[in-house]
Amino acid sequence: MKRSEIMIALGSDHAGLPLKKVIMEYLDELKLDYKDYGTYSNQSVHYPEYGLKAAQAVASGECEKGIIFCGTGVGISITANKVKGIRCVNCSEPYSAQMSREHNDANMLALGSRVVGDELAKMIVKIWLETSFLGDRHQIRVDQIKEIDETGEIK
Ligand SMILES: O=C(CO)[C@H](O)[C@H](O)COP(=O)(O)O
Repeated sequence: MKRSEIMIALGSDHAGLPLKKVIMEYLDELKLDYKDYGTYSNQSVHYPEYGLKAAQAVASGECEKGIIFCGTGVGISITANKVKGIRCVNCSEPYSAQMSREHNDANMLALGSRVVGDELAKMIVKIWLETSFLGDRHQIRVDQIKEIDETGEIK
């Protein structure tokens, strides 16, 4: 049964899996719903496949936000940002997490399980989920990003 207002897409490769499990437990504590698009085992896999699945779930509107994991957060965030409509931040501290929501309206968060510890990751997730987009001048800039998504340029 759906418990929360938003559905969060999760995805990881094998390296991101341990931190994804920690964040799944944390989302349970926060009573927030999520869908896990894999991977589900420790077997070595290729992060683009899982970053793409989670990003497509967000871009299609099936999920409102996404949190994805690999060793550094780098490869999986690069992948997610290839999907039209995705603004994914790879984040290892709370300030950028907050700003990515307030200024950039980031709809996906990437975390590196070989970079951030469990408690720091939870702090980043909480502030990222709780912070709203400020709009105003930032809306103009996000609209420019969307225009690049649509046309490849800014008029
Ligand atoms: O961080 C990553 C991509 O940016 C991957 O998780 C990392 O490259 C996987 O490495 P390995 O196959 O050696 O476990």
